[in-house]
Amino acid sequence: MNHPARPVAVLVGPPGAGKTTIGRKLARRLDVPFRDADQMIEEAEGRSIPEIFADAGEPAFRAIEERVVAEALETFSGVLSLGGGAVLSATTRARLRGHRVIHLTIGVAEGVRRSRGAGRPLLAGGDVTARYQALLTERAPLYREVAWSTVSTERRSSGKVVTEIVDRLESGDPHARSTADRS
Ligand SMILES: Nc1ncnc2c1ncn2[C@@H]1O[C@H](COP(=O)(O)OP(=O)(O)O)[C@@H](O)[C@H]1O
Ligand SMILES: O=C(O)C1=C[C@@H](OP(=O)(O)O)[C@@H](O)[C@H](O)C1
Ligand SMILES: [Mg+2]
Repeated sequence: MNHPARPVAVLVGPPGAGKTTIGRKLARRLDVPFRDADQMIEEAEGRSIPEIFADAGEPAFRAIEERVVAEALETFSGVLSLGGGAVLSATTRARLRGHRVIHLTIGVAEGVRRSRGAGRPLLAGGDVTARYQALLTERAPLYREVAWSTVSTERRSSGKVVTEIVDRLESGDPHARSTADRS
């Protein structure tokens, strides 16, 4: 029987949780392709995420994001990492139902630290910690709504996080604890 293409896993979570980094390593470990929705958006638009925010504004970015994520969910067989705000769309949340959605979590201080640098227009300038906290408060229920499994990345190497995700995907148990962590 022919099964339609669908991602092996979809990574969601706030900026700096490690979606891009861990997604790439997870794909390598599973020997499947990796795509990052932000990168797909940049390729489709021919400009960077900060440029899209500056030129077209956040609502236009979200519309492009919704379209790109929908297409990836239907056509891509591999590990797919989303941008931190993709779950703001109720349409995207509905499309994520039934997928192996991995919610990566991180605390505020470490999330802010990891999100520093260029490329995240929503967090550029001002009181970044307050903005990051507000973003988490708004989005935490949305990440929880779509999550099949939730994995902490706080004070854990990306290798350990990847092992835990692989154990959960392979066992089909969203709460399985990685043997690497049992000591
Ligand atoms: N488990 C981890 N421990 C320490 N640093 C990490 C971890 N995962 C990711 N990072 C670092 O955090 C930063 C942001 O990671 P990234 O994958 O871009 O996050 P996201 O895509 O969720 O915004 C990068 O510099 C990355 O190297
Ligand atoms: O949280 C957000 O709204 C955003 C997160 C970014 O992706 P990362 O979560 O990979 O940083 C990127 O999609 C864009 O800057 C908006
Ligand atoms: Mg990313």
